[in-house]
Amino acid sequence: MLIGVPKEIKPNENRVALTPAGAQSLIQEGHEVMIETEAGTGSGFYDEAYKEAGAEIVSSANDIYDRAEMVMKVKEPLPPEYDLMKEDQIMFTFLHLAAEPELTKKLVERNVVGIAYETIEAHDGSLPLLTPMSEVAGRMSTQMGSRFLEKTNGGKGVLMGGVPGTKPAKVTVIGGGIVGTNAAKIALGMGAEVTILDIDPARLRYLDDLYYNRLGTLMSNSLNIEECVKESDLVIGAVLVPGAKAPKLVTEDMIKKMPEGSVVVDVAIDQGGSIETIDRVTTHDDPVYEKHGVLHYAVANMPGAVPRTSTIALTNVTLPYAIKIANKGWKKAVEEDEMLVPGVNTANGKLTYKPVANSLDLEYTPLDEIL
Ligand SMILES: NC(=O)C1=CN([C@@H]2O[C@H](COP(=O)(O)OP(=O)(O)OC[C@H]3O[C@@H](n4cnc5c(N)ncnc54)[C@H](O)[C@@H]3O)[C@@H](O)[C@H]2O)C=CC1
Ligand SMILES: CC(=O)C(=O)O
Ligand SMILES: [Mg+2]
Repeated sequence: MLIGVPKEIKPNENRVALTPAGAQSLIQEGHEVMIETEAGTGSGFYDEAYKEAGAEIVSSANDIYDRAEMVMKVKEPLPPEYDLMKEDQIMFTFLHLAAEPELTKKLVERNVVGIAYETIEAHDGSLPLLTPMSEVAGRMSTQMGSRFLEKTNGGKGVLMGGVPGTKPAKVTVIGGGIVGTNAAKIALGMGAEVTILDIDPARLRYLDDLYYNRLGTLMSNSLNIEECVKESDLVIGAVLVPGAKAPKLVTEDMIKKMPEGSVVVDVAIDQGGSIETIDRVTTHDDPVYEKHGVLHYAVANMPGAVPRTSTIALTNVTLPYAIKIANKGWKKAVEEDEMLVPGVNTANGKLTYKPVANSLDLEYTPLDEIL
């Protein structure tokens, strides 16, 4: 199969869909790989490295979309890319179609096979191609929180771990899934006093097993959230209700009770946000704003700030699926691997992923009707 990787065009997006090692693995399987020139530069992977791996460097995205049977990307296609996509071409990327009615229409109209990283799902409900990006965002959320707690960045001037004779920072993490666990891990490593809240007792039990005596665990309810938030230097929002908008768990009243210079980082912003006073998505260029004396961080593509790590972590999990799809063709790959079934969002001019059809109020066609 001929696989093409265009350069990402979203502002500040420096990730690329394949590392040179990933390209080489596909080539060793007997496939051809085309990379748009400088697609990997932002992640520290230069054209020369792809050439050495056996890939062809092409000068424009048009070449990629004209010729590739499968296009691999990081972010969803943007309007300038819509009309480049071809009939029966496979788009293998993050799609986030529930938030993208226009793109959904285009994929269907143009008979594109849209396979979304974020909806490939394991039997236990986990999302293995989303997980590493949640790990990155979770770890970064603590780094960002500690950065903005510094006085020169507008915060109250608290060191996460403190020093002997002083109190460490208090950190509250709401949601103990992938993002929350990684946020807590880094905060504990920095010496902060950390409490994590979740509605799932099994998850709290698991976290207690991991970090007994070092991590506070609490059932998530509004009373516990209020008590934690008003005493915290840093609050991290890390909840997910799959397929739905995030619940607003931290109210404006709670934010008003936080001391001046405290920081909130809402990682769940890509699902609408879990903090009531977050009224806008922020960007890596201008990541925080102040409300009621509290700094609010709400960047929706946090992994884009550490493209070197994120590109490698993403390729680690996407590559086995890319190889499977390239070796067998998408239909046979899906027939032989159930985890790929929910990954197929569009095919043969139909919308084949029910949660997206429901959220956009569009017609749904079960995938087995077109296989
Ligand atoms: N801003 C960014 O750049 C990024 C954002 N994310 C987002 O971060 C969010 C969390 O993702 P993951 O950790 O991977 O999800 P996950 O499914 O691993 O964890 C979510 C946790 O939230 C808990 N939860 C649900 N309702 C709750 C409530 N009312 N109170 C407390 N906990 C509750 C669940 O029990 C679960 O343990 C998602 O919205 C995801 O899309 C992920 C990666 C990057
Ligand atoms: C998950 C996602 O959309 C991202 O990593 O940008
Ligand atoms: Mg205040």
